[in-house]
Amino acid sequence: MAQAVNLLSLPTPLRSVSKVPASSPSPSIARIPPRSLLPQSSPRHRHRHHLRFDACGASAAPPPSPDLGLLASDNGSGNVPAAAAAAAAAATATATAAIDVDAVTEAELKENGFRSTRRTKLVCTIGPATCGADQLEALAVGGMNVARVNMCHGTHEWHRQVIRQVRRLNEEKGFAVAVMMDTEGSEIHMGDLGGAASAKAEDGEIWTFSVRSFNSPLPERTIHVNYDGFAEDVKVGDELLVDGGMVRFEVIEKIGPDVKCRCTDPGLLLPRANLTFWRDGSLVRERNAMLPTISSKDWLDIDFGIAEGVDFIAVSFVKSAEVINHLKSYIAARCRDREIAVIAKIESIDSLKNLEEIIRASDGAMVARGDLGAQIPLEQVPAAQQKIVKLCRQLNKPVIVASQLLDSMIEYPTPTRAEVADVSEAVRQRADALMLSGESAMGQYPEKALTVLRSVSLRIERWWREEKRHEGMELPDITSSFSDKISEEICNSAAKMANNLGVDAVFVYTKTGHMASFLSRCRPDCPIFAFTSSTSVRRRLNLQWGLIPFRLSFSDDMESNLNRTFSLLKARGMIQSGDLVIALSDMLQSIQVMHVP
Ligand SMILES: Nc1ncnc2c1ncn2[C@@H]1O[C@H](COP(=O)(O)OP(=O)(O)OP(=O)(O)O)[C@@H](O)[C@H]1O
Ligand SMILES: CC(=O)C(=O)O
Ligand SMILES: [K+]
Ligand SMILES: [Mg+2]
Repeated sequence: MAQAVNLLSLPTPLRSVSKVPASSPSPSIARIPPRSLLPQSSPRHRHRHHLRFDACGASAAPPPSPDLGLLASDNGSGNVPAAAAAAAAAATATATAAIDVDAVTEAELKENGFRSTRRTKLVCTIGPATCGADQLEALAVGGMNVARVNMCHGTHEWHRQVIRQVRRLNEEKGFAVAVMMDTEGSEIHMGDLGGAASAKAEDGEIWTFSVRSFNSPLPERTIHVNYDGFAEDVKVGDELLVDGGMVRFEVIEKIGPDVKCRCTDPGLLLPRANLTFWRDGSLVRERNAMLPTISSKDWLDIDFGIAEGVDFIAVSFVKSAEVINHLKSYIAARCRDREIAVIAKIESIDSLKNLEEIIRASDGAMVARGDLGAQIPLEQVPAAQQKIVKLCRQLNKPVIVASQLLDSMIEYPTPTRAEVADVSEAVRQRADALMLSGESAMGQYPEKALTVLRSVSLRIERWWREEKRHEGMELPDITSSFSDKISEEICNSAAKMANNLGVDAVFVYTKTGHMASFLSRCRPDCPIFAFTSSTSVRRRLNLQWGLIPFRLSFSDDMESNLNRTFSLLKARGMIQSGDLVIALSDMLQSIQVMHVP
């Protein structure tokens, strides 16, 4: 699936990417009085072809809801300074709301048109560098679609503040930034270095790894290990790898709970870094392999996540589908009114062994290359990534490529050429989303790193359009019920029609989001406007490739839905008369092709 590209031939100098001003004034909600937005005229001149499949036995349309509220999320801002200018203008509009839209999406659609909206979604890990209200807002303006909080770090109080701040941003500014909670899991890791930000291990130094708990400050060259069985499992002569080999030690002596090690590859130790040990060139998985995927601490964190209304729970070190099914029923029993999507993190040998059943059971997957690269040889990680991305696409599950995409930007304002090539490769694989880890959590340049992801994604996506590279992946049938099969076929056909006719956008009216994700799976050339009446469905859709999710209350009457949507979007200058649109609906399982009147 990966296509070769000569990065040097790309006309836009990629280096300039990081020179774009990283922060810009806040966007604000643009508001227009309700009356002026109601559809005034009948769509008489509309050029329309209408096919309808009534397998669901759609009933008569109820009267349209009076709520004309429509919210668009920030899908991808190609042009942040322009968006900021539009935001300033929008802020002066009146405050009687009928249409709410975040200024970034609005400005982007107005200025660049549908076709140039970003398709690849962006996830930012939130940490000390980005947990403030202004910093979170700058990330949302810069294109963050999902905010990730890692339960390995911080207190519930800290995470609560972050989650609430994101929710406030959505409510006040019209964004649809989803929140992903990532579990700690029970793999072996170091303690938190007694408060130090990092520690340097030099060649030949003797360090003590101990299961004892210490009061800070820690004794010199001592590291706490979180796994009680560590001192028993490890043997003299084993190799101890920090973060998959960023620093290496050799075990030279065991003294009760303390394990003395000599540093063989020097480097920087970071708080709570992952630890693996190797014997005769293989990863040792003694009793730690028996540890539960979801620890008792993880269950408390999951309860916290449910109570705080997170949109995604990412499960670390998944070994089998069973744990995913268990978590899904746990969630279903506790939140009846909304869904929380469960993302399987593929970062262990076991998860690769059971890959297909795990992905089938999950609502999405993450290629967690950090830990994956500590469990399999590094040179195998790219092939694993490609395989996972492809399988997720076939099974219609959103997939995130994570870790070290722009690692050098933790310290430096400009990425390496190799990092830019790595980001491009993930975009070319048509992964749903790219993720920042330390770059946004604790790096020096979180907004610049986000700008690089955005610019590289946009550039590769534009290159596809310039080269007319439609994506021709064979997509197997995935649905089981006949009704779902109809939706799937409609979406496959609509995507094909969209490419062949060169339409400007596909509009999909979807209650659950399913039809929107079938469309996203086809990776059509044009953006997909997904209209849903649920704010939580809207946020969840924000992880998926090519979807621009809006919240809109709509009826079963497509005629009235379309009239209303056209009026609302035209009034904001986001679409124009003459734009060619394909419209789908999952209530009617219908498909229409028309020019905007
Ligand atoms: N909430 C937080 N508080 C303090 N530091 C954080 C926080 N979240 C992340 N960090 C810092 O950012 C670095 C990268 O974060 P990230 O969550 O991506 O770690 P990771 O090791 O890639 O993920 P995982 O632990 O799931 O394998 C961490 O090593 C840590 O130093
Ligand atoms: C993101 C993550 O958990 C990893 O790369 O290991
Ligand atoms: K984690
Ligand atoms: Mg990990």
